[in-house]
Amino acid sequence: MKQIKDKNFVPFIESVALQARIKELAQQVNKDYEGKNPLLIGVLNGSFMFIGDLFKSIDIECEVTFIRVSSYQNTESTGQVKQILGLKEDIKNRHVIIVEDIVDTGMTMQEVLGQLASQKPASIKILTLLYKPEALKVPLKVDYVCFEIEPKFVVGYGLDYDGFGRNLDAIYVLEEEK
Ligand SMILES: O=P(O)(O)OC[C@H]1O[C@H](OP(=O)(O)OP(=O)(O)O)[C@H](O)[C@@H]1O
Ligand SMILES: Nc1nc2[nH]cnc2c(=O)[nH]1
Repeated sequence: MKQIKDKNFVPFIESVALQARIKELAQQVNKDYEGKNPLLIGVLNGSFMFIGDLFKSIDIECEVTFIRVSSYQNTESTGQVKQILGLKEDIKNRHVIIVEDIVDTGMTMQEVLGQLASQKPASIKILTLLYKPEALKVPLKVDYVCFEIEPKFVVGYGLDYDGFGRNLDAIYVLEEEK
């Protein structure tokens, strides 16, 4: 069990399982994007650890960059999705893969997808570590998913509770909700 601030979290997805599934997904990207020089766009902060491991297992020609957009405080959505910050690359005619740690309500991805699509990339897909299909509040196609999970609050491996817990090497879930 891990205590983070006022809450207790219990093991949910262990590190070995995470790493094995990430390698599988990387193989899929290698296959689907061979010769296409995709641009992986990681959404900070949560995706930093995931994209690091994913990127190491992608062995085709590819590039990586990061954007920032924040919509969450505490354990529930504030409903405010901000602007994309930090994208310096020209994505016109590029094959773009947006890399997220989690798709929950889908509002962040809907916003990011819309803003990036308006820059006319050759293709644009969403790749996420975790996906809560039952929590989705907007229509969204999530193209690559490592793990579909129930709509419970999780931390670790980049995901935080109020800023903490990102450094855990596995995914933990709120104890009360297990
Ligand atoms: O599908 P949604 O309901 O929009 O939620 C998903 C978003 O919430 C988290 O980001 P957060 O705003 O917590 O920022 P962080 O990555 O810096 O922790 C996560 O990294 C996603 O970007
Ligand atoms: N840490 C964390 N951030 C989220 N953002 C959207 N859903 C979640 C979640 O379950 N955990």
